[in-house]
Amino acid sequence: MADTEQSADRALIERTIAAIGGPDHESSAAVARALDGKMKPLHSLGRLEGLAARVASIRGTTTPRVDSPVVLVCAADHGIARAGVSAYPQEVTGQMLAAFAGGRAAVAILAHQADAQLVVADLGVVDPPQLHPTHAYAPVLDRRVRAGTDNSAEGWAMTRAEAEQAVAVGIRLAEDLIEDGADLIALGEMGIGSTTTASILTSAILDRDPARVVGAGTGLEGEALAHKVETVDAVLARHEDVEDPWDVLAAMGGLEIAALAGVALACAAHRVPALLDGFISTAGALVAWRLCPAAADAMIAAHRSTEPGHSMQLEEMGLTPLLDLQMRLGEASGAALAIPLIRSSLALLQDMGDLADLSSGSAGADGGGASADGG
Ligand SMILES: Cc1cc2ncn([C@H]3O[C@H](COP(=O)(O)O)[C@@H](O)[C@H]3O)c2cc1C
Ligand SMILES: O=C(O)c1cccnc1
Repeated sequence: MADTEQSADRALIERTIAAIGGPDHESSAAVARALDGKMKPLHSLGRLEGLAARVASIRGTTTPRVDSPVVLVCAADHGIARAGVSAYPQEVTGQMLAAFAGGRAAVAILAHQADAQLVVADLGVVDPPQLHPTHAYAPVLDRRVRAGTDNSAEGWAMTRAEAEQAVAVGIRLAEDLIEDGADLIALGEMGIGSTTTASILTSAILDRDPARVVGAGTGLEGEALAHKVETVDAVLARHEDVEDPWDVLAAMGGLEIAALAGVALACAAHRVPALLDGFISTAGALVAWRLCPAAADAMIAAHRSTEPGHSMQLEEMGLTPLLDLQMRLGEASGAALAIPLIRSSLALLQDMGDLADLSSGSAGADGGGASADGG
């Protein structure tokens, strides 16, 4: 990579981090007060109330809307997959890209249900698929940094310049979507072996025992699961001197996880909610949080994955997931499911009548009822 490109990536990353402001407490407090005045017992809408206030705080307005949510799936392969840490072979990564583009993958179905646009970005899939005109459900953007990472058990997964490049790609992806009108971005991923990479990063960043972080991923049990824990242990031992967060990302990370860190940073900088999915997309969010803790203020945790490390990531960043459906798929499947909940919370804020209307008898008389387009 040319030096000028590398310095452009660095400048973009620095500019993005510098633009991250804090939460808008005034808007969230105003929304909480407005919800207190609605025709319901105080706080009876439970966490939906805090959800609407959170979106207001992120967007910096008392009238937030989610009209154009985008589900962004970043995909790449992992060198660590060669250590035999997944129940499925690496070819599946590329095959799933075709399934996203063809609209048949779980996240395509769920994004459609949520009226959200699905966008896929290839950060470095080893066997990218041949796409045909039937693969028209979602675009697959070529943002390849390299063909998969190297095996982090044997050396660095990628160079530091490549890690920065992948983060910059994520920032640019998010900025393009936001410029086109995206008002919420759901972070998703695809890449065989990625729960191992996410476990390594989570153990390293949070200084946790891999035995407590590692989970079944696509379905490992018994000796295969024990081998996965040993592999994570070995990678951490090999890179035990690596401390700088950028070096941690480069030595042990994944290309799609790095890109998702960039997406989370750009969302925070542009005051757009970053809707987190499971363990892997939250590993990207964790990298963003490690680089700039305030980035977490723009995050919403959609669901709790059954991967044990996911709860550790969320707890550390102060996030409580909206859903717990015992899911462990990734792709942004859990995030897509939470989009209608977020929209519902904003529709209640926008369209619900006030308690005061009840006693005055004006409820429903002046257009205060549900509007056709929701909110
Ligand atoms: C058919 C199929 C579809 C998927 N969609 C998401 N993942 C999920 O599984 C992978 C991580 O699990 P591990 O670390 O055990 O390989 C990622 O690609 C993740 O997105 C899938 C996995 C498979 C097999
Ligand atoms: O929580 C996730 O993101 C996850 C868990 C298992 C496999 N793939 C993804």
